[in-house]
Amino acid sequence: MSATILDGKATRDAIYEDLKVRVAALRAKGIAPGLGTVLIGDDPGSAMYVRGKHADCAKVGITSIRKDLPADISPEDAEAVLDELNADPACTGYIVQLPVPKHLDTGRLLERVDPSKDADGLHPVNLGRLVLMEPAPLPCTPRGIVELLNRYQVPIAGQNITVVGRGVTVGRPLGLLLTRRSENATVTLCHTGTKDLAAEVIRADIVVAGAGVPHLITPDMVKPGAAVLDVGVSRTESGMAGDVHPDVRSVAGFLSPNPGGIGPMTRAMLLTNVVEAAEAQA
Ligand SMILES: Nc1nc2c(c(=O)[nH]1)N[C@@H](CN(C=O)c1ccc(C(=O)N[C@@H](CCC(=O)O)C(=O)O)cc1)CN2
Repeated sequence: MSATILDGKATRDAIYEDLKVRVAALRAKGIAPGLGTVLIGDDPGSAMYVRGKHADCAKVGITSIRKDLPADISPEDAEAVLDELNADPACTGYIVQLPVPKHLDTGRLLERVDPSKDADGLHPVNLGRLVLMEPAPLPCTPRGIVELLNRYQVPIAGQNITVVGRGVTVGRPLGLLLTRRSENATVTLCHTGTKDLAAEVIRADIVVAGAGVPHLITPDMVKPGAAVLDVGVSRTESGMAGDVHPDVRSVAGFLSPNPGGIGPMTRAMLLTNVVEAAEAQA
């Protein structure tokens, strides 16, 4: 058996076709969606992700606003740039690219973003709304995971889902998203303190691996036919590696690869958040 591939690139392309039409309709009404990015420092990976976000904006007709700031910027100067974006009517949504340099306090920066312009859904107010199951922009990777499963008609409701990793951009909000009434899954959130990871993974109908540990999920850990989503990425001596061992493909029923799975969906959900926020103004 070989798993059906959950193709994030093809799904992203289909989403962009839909977004193009929605952006054109907004522009016809005089509303121009604009995505701002704040990139602090010169991490090549982060710079590549930001370039990708702006290339995607061009594809669907969203205006791009870039703020590239030096690695040694003071917290006050960085916050002043966020204030500028909060006040700029051309910027309908924006993100602070993570991680930020160590001398800056990530939580403090995210709190400075106007919650109504929070394209990443990472402001504490919007995360609080997710806890309360109220409407809010959703964090892009968790939203992309649910969207990809839905588009391939992988059932979520009533399923046992094991999420590996408790980070603020993926694991924690994903657990909240999947346990809303509309998704209705039973979630086990695993982390470095989990006693027996293999036991938690083998009983899962869906496994989401986002720990950043190369090839952490091996074929013997996966229930035959389960859906496995590889969200982790690590730099190794032999190149980039995901959290899922390549041989899992022969056991899983569905596999979202890395690259080509959740990464492109993350970008697509960011643009979807921007368009939805602009539509809410219309
Ligand atoms: N403010 C945020 N920072 C970060 C987030 C986030 O959602 N918001 N997530 C990651 C980085 N990220 C987006 O910012 C991201 C990572 C990977 C990809 C992607 O498409 N990866 C490709 C592989 C790389 C390529 O070929 O371009 C893939 O998986 O196929 C997109 C976005 C941390 N920071």
